[in-house]
Amino acid sequence: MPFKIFVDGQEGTTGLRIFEYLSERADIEVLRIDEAARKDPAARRELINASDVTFLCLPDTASRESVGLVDNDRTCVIDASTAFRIDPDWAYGLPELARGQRERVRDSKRIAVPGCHASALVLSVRPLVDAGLVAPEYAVSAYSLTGYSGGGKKMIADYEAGVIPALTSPRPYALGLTHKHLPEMRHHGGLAREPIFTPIVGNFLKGLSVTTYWHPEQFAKQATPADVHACLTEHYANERFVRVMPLDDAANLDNGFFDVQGCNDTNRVDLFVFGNAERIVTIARLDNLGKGAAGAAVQCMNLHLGVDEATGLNV
Ligand SMILES: NC(=O)C1=CN([C@@H]2O[C@H](COP(=O)(O)OP(=O)(O)OC[C@H]3O[C@@H](n4cnc5c(N)ncnc54)[C@H](OP(=O)(O)O)[C@@H]3O)[C@@H](O)[C@H]2O)C=CC1
Ligand SMILES: CC(=O)N[C@@H](CCC(=O)OP(=O)(O)O)C(=O)O
Repeated sequence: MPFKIFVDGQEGTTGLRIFEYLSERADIEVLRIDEAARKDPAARRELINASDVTFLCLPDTASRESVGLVDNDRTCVIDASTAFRIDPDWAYGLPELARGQRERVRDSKRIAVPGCHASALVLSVRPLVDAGLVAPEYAVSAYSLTGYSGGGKKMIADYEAGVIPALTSPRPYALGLTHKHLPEMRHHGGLAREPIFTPIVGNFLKGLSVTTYWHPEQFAKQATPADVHACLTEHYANERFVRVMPLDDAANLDNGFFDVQGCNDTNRVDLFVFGNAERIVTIARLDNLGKGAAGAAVQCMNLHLGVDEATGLNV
């Protein structure tokens, strides 16, 4: 018997991508909602409760509404929105995060898929905090370069219309320094305070990298770029979806330039460490629609259903 899966928000950017992943799988039966009824709570309630797993690919308010429609204790809900990412009753859908996280995701019926920027930052920071190299009080600063698909249907339409001149160059945003991913960055990064974080959206569809700045003299214990690199390498040694690249990986640069799109169409995160005795940066690269959203959601579903975590995903 195939697993029954419902995608609430099937017409959106994340929903469509999840649909693509699932439609090629023989072990999955996708429950489809009638186009005209896709925002109707009664129709959604029926399909949510008929499913083994429901993905919510909706704005936060609609996600909360959908969770309220679950009236059985069998359906697992995997939510792509920001609504539940630091809720203690939900598992944060990043199995690679820390010891025990994979089991938490596997065993939970409520899984919150991390934000794309947050996945990249948290995967860069958390092992350093857990290893005691960075104190929780460390003042983390980071920026993200992201493709425009992260902004959903409206932003995609604006960029692809090609009529707004300002969209041809990179645009920093969230300059109120209260980006919606800060709470999960703090909470799951193991940090005492929220980072200073400024994303920049560029004129390309997908691909994301978060660069985090480190001052070695502010570490909890003395450490070089090689120590940071060794810490990340050890933490992710058995992870299929996280690659720690060679220290100061010039071979992966094009004449010194970094490729933000290098993980596109995969569910992979590539982690880089560059630096010297005075200054270090880590860079985490992913596909914001892959490991940053739909790929991560499918990985969590696989884990929860007890099938191979990488089923249907490109490493
Ligand atoms: N894009 C990305 O890279 C990522 C997005 N996310 C999160 O995933 C969620 C979806 O984002 P994204 O796919 O980008 O957004 P989109 O705007 O592309 O899609 C959202 C979809 O939800 C539908 N919708 C809105 N309200 C309701 C409702 N009440 N009932 C049913 N459907 C509804 C919309 O309908 P309509 O088509 O009529 O507008 C649209 O199809 C958001 O919470 C976002 O934060 C998470 C990680 C990354
Ligand atoms: C370019 C762009 O606007 N990106 C979105 C992030 C998309 C994402 O992963 O975050 P959510 O899952 O929290 O929506 C932003 O920075 O708000």
